[in-house]
Amino acid sequence: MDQEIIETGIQALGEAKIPSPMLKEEHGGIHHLFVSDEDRVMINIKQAAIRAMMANGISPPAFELAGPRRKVYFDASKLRCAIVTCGGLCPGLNDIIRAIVLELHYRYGVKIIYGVRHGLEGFIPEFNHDFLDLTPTRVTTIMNMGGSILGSSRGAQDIERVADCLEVNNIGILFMVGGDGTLMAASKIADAIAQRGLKISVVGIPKTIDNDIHLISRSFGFDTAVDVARLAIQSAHNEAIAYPNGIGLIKLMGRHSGFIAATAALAQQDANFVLIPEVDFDLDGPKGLMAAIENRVTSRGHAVVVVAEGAGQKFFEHVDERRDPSGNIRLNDIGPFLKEAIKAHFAEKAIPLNIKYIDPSYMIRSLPANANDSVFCGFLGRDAVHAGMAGKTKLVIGHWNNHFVHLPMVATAGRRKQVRPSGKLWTTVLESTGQPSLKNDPA
Ligand SMILES: Nc1ncnc2c1ncn2[C@@H]1O[C@H](COP(=O)(O)OP(=O)(O)O)[C@@H](O)[C@H]1O
Ligand SMILES: O=P(O)(O)OC[C@H]1O[C@](O)(COP(=O)(O)O)[C@@H](O)[C@@H]1O
Repeated sequence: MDQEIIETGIQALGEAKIPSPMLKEEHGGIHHLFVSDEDRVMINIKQAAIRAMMANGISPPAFELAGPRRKVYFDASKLRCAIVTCGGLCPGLNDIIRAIVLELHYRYGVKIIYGVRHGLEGFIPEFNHDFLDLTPTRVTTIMNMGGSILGSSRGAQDIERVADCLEVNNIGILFMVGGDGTLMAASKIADAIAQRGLKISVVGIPKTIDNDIHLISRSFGFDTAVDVARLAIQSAHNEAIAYPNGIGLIKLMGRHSGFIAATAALAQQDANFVLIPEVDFDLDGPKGLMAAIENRVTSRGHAVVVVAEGAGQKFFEHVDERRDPSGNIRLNDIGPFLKEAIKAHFAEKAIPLNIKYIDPSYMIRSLPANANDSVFCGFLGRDAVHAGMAGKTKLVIGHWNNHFVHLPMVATAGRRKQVRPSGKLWTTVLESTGQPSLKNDPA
């Protein structure tokens, strides 16, 4: 059986600006995946748009449901698989590794599974990160640990050398767990493999603690992050109310999207000010943040301020153009900046102040997953195995409209979701940042 290649592009359909369906026919030289009507999951678009499409004989957009397939492409007795985790840590990485290993081993009988250590570095011999043999015994308790047992890394690696490594080690399925950058790399690896005519499946599992991957309605680790961020808000509030003119200031992760800050503030409604990258604000002037905080503290005796790391970057005189090894912009640290600005404002007005600053960012992302995320990761890992064993490639397992689905890798990478401040949080979807490039293309 020929390996099926999933490919599609983004195209505007009607008003809805949504991804094209995975077409049944050959189109533009690309072989599209056959999707039966029963396997389709409608995506959330206006009913009117659906009706208009159907009236014009166009199938509404749909994604293929994830899950086991009737035909298994690979011979499990000869198959070697590899798993890699890249980018920032996120609660649930170990649950996913565990689910992949156990599903491959017990459900399909795959006995050779390699853990690639420290992200893409693990494919490059000079780094000397030997593969880890992933057996059921090795992974059985890892869900109790935070981080990733495989480690991670940032930084560009030569895609052809990654493909060399896969070829030399006779890998049949590569599972890549990572964010936007990893999915870009995964897509390039899949292309390099296709150019060499190799039959290697590349299956992505989207990771972002910020919950901002395009077309992914929920990403693993986010629920845990919100749980713990909520505790930080609780503590900040307790500190703030304990002292006269108390302010609790909490910085949370959220480079370009403020979902963690916004959701935690909804969960723990002690936050009086929530600053996220999506909403511009000023410090000074009658409508500025300082006047608002002063008003709140003098009238109510305390205030709680939550700030996402990407908020208020305009306040830094010298915009930091430095980038991390993966090409992500290094943000200026808004937390201590705000703390000092608030202190200076209250000092100038000779108003007494007790400010406590809490930054739980790295503590949150390196924790084990909570119960909800563990369940979620189990599904992601098992569905990734089903997709890989069916010979599917260049796809990611996503969660959309309450279903686990297959999404083309190219559709998810390169754009991101943001909070729509004027809308309800959970109906807010698919807002691109409008920035042409959020990161350098290291390749
Ligand atoms: N455009 C790209 N092409 C190839 N590799 C990339 C690209 N962007 C990022 N990568 C690689 O993917 C890995 C993870 O990327 P990074 O941005 O650090 O984390 P994340 O995947 O969480 O976004 C890094 O090794 C990085 O070099
Ligand atoms: O200090 P690091 O490792 O560069 O990570 C900081 C970044 O990592 C994150 O937690 C996740 O980033 P990625 O999705 O790029 O891995 C961001 O919220 C944060 O800005």
